[in-house]
Amino acid sequence: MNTFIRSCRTQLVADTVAITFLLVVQIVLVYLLWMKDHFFIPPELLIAGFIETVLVTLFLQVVAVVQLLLVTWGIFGFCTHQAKSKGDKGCRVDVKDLFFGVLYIPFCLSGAFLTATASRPWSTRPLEGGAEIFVRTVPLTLVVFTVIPGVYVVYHGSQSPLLRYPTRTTRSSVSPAALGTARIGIFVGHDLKLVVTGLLLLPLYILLIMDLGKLMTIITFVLATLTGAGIIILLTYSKRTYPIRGPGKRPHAPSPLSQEEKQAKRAKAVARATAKRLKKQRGHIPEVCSPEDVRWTDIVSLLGQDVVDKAAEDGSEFNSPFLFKSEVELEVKAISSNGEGLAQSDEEDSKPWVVVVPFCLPGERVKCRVFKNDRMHSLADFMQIIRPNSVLRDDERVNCKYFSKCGGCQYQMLSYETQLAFKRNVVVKAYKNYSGLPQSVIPEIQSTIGSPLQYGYRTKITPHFQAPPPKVDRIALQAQVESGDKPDWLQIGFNIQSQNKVFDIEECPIATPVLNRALPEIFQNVVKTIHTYKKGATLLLRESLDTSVDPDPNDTSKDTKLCITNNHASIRERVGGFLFEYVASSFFQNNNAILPALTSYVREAIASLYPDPNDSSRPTHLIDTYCGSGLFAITLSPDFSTVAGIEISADSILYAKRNAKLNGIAAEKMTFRKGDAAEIFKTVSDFPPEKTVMEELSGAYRPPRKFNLVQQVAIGF
Ligand SMILES: C[S@@+](CC[C@H](N)C(=O)[O-])C[C@H]1O[C@@H](n2cnc3c(N)ncnc32)[C@H](O)[C@@H]1O
Repeated sequence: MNTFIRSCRTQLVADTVAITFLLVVQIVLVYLLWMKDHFFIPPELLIAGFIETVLVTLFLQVVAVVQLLLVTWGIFGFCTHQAKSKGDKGCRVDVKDLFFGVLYIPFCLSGAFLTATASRPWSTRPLEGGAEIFVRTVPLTLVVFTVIPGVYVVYHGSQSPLLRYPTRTTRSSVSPAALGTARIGIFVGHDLKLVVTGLLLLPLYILLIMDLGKLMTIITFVLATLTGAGIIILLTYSKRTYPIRGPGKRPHAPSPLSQEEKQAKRAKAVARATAKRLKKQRGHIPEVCSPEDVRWTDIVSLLGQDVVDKAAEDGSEFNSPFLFKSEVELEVKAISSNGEGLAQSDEEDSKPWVVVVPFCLPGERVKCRVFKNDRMHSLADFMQIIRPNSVLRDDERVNCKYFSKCGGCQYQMLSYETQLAFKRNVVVKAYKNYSGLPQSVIPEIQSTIGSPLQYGYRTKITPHFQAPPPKVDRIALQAQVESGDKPDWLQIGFNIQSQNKVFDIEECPIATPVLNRALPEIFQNVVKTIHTYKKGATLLLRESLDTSVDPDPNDTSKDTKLCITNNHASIRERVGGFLFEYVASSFFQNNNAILPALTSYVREAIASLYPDPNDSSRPTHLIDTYCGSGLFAITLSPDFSTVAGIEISADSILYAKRNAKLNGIAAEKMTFRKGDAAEIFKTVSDFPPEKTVMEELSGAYRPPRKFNLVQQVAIGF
């Protein structure tokens, strides 16, 4: 038997003594009570009273437990915060212990209540001598309820005594000296709780015996509450006093067999704990290249890989120094590729931790409210700029009344040049972090080419709205909305930044004027039919040339722009001298204004590699991977004799073929092949590698060395 187990047994004995003490006190008191003047209570009355008391006590208990648990968590949160702010890992409270500690208090309260009223205000049914019998049976009930959790605590303590010790490491390295301290902690935190609870019952019994009335009840109530709170605080802090460190001593060598068993058990436990930890961590590992992954990469760059590795090693990577909903002032150190500020505390001894705050810039001091804690970082809502970066920020530039509420735009306070510089940096980081290429072969990322339009350019927007709340009467709603009256709860617009909650919009300054003009009528239709929706929905608004007019790539005179809302409709757009059609729900670049510049840039970038038109090594073949409806394949086609587009979506392939035809490109010159772009060699094995250029605009594919690499472009769209 090692020191630790012996200690646990001692603990068990201590628990039993404490419980017995309680029981004895209670039994003596019940006996005194009975002895007072009623030696005999008819059994049926005793049973009826007992049952009713149990029910009432249970009810009161549920109410009180809920209230007290709320208080408990408040105190627990406070203690944890205090501990953390002192650089601790935070207190560890055994929730079950705490629960039973708290559970005693409502018993006292309910008993005091019953005693004080002695009149069953909750019942109109008279019970012969009922009030008296309540008073007499309360202690019995209390005894029963004290024994049950008491036995549980003892059983719990004996079955899983290790639970008392904070972590696996500390358990396996318990030194006798440390155990001594721990025992004090356990006594203070656990046994004392039982003893205090027993003492706490005393006023109740005095009240029963002496019939002191309501004043005493109030005193009991206050006493019980204060003592309860005291117990909780004691519990919380006493657990923090477990200072167990250092190598453990095992005085008695165990037999080889039990040693083997123990090793197997330990290995199993370690495997279980590792699996659990990995599962937890996996839940926090974002999908590669997702916005969360991009953010995490930026966080690691800011903190340093060594700091992140160290936190993972010592298991503190999820120990946030910030409480949920806490409001903090921080210094913004960098901006992530997603456009959010990465802020840190400027306190000297602060834990290495990043807080992600939208709508702020490097060099600013910002106030924010933490709403989620994650691995080595927290997410926060923007509240206020305390100290602006006056070089970069000019709020006069903001052209949208929803900016800093809407999740759509992040950079409107910046000059357009700075926005383009930030975007360039996104491409630089994307190459560095995701290309897998050595730095030496990564091309120089050029300046971002700006869009001709900075507002009014988006040809697609997707506002949302929620369905009527369940409590809304649909018939009354129909009458209301058919007259065009919009219910208060109905919001049609975009999501509030980092929330799954929609806010109303009247306009979207980055959308084209055609879409903005169409918004009121579309929203009005939603209002009028909202009673028919079972779920919320997303609207699609897409700008298109009028498709009822015959398409002609060379004649723009009949071009009329419309707003299309049908997901299955064909959309038509003009890009330079080419026409493109695609299905409304599929992908197409959302900034039509920049497409001539974008496609010309790629075309010129390829041409510039071979300035001599007679250069025999000039490529003749082009592959447009991830080609969608053929934007690049078609716009670059004049420079090549053979072009192939590779695309995984059969619908897009259909439209790409149709677009080639629409623009008068011969089927022999241009083919579209359905396939996975990663399998590119299978798909285009007929293309001569040395004469082939591959264009790729999706960010998901690394160009193989076998093909010439088109200089990558970073374009502001
Ligand atoms: C961002 S869009 C670009 C489309 C086109 N290059 C343009 O700029 O209009 C990406 C396209 O890649 C396609 N795609 C996604 N995964 C693919 C894969 N593994 N192989 C081929 N195409 C894929 C999608 O269906 C989509 O049409």
